[in-house]
Amino acid sequence: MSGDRASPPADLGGKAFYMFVGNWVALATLIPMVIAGLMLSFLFIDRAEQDDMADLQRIVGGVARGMDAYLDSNIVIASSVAEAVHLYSGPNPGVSRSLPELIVSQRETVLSITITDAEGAIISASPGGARPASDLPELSRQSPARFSTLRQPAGGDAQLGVTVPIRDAADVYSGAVHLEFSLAPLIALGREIGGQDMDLRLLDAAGHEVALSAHVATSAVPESVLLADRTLSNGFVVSGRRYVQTVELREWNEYAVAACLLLLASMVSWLVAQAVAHRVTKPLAGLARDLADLNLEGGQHQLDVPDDAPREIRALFGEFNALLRRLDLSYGQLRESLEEAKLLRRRMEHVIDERDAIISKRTADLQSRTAQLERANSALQRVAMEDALTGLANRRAFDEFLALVWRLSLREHVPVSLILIDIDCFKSYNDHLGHQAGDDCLRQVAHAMRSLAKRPLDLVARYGGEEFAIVLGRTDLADAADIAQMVRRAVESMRIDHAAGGINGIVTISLGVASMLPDETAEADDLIAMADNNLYAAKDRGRNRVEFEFPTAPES
Ligand SMILES: Nc1nc2c(ncn2[C@@H]2O[C@H](COP(=O)(O)OP(=O)(O)OP(=O)(O)O)[C@@H](O)[C@H]2O)c(=O)[nH]1
Repeated sequence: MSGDRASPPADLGGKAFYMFVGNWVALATLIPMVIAGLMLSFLFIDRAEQDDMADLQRIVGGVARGMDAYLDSNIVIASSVAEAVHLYSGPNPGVSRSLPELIVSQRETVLSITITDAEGAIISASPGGARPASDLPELSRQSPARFSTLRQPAGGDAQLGVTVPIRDAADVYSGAVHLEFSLAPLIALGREIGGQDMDLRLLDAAGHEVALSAHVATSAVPESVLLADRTLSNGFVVSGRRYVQTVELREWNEYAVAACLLLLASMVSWLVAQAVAHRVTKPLAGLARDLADLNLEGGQHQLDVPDDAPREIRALFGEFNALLRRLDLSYGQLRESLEEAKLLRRRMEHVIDERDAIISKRTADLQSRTAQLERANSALQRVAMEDALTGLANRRAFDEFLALVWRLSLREHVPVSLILIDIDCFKSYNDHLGHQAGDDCLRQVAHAMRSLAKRPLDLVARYGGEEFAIVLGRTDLADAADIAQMVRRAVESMRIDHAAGGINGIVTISLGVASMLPDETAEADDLIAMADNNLYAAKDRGRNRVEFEFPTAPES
């Protein structure tokens, strides 16, 4: 293992990785915060609506109770006047005339009082409050009291009228008391209680509006209206309306507050992200550095686990340390294996050197033996193909050479010639001079012949006993006859003594020559037979001569 150190990966522990972790953590914290904020705001808005409605109902209920009491108090006043009229109509009729003025002057909310008889004629009325009898409501004899909505004075406060019957001692209807009272106190109370975003209305039993404490209805366009009604015991209805401008953010400063809160949440999430990213990336960067600086040749390895790192990072360090221990173990085994391999290699090289020496020696031996064998083989071949006595080709070599030249001549369409030679009267030579001398004679004749036939396709052979043969490839009959004559003269010119019976007292030879143009119908044996016939002809015709026969032209 080399000691090369890799540079730590740029992405791990680098600024980009830090930003990557930070951004994602920031996003992961900001999104839940925004969602939680939205959910809370919806919750609060819903709660605010519920609170507004509860307030409205409470206020409407309170006003209704006040209105009930106020209406009852006016009925009581009117009933008291009717009682007084009934009591004093006989002994002191002046009471009926002075009572309306007295009560109006005493009660601020009572605007006027009118007393009528059983026919509806006015008996008395408070100053300025008397109304024509046609304006007063009809009152049945059974009705204890009746409220009436009277014509509103222009620009004046809203007001109501209540009519109470007057009964005599026999409980007979004898007239009525009409009392008109102002609703201004209640309107002021409604405005005070309802505040700026609420108005309260008083409706009669037919649903007609009697009074209104309006603040907002005419000035702003509400986005939503909350309604609450309460019916009074005498048929009137108190109706409250609450105007809600928006259900969410209503003022620009609320937007600013929301923006600030969002900014604050972003900053908090950014800070959290930075802290998390720092906690995650710092130990990772350290891990990357430690791994890059790691030198496996150094033996035991152990990464320092940062104490302040998150549990997962410490677990990662632990896994790396376990991996390093396994790596160290494997590396040690690898080193041992490498040493063993080196040792083995040295042994192998030694063995190989020894084997190479043996092989070289054996190769040299083999080459030497091969050379010996080749030499022996060529000697054997020579023995197999040579005649031991004369050194010429033997009969076997003659047969193979003639067959070869025959095939060649057949393919090339060239003639092949053969000369058969026999030493004349050699029996008597042997008989008189001995067999050894005969062998010498044979060697001399062979030598004379060998020197005359040396072309590549020429072969001089000992044909058998004292007979010789000369094969002449690519040679026609005329040239073969000339060569035969030269051979004959060469033997003759050696003048080997043969006084016992040779021709002219010397050794001579007889030669038979034949030549053929090989074709599919002829064989080499035909050539031999033809040469043999001519040899016998030379013997018959006196020896020491050459015989050959030109082929006669076919008769036409
Ligand atoms: N010294 C010796 N003599 C041989 C050898 N081979 C054959 N001869 C002898 O050669 C003689 C051949 O004689 P023949 O064939 O009878 O005839 P010739 O006496 O030569 O008479 P023509 O051929 O008719 O002239 C024999 O006596 C053989 O013994 C040999 O290798 N060495």
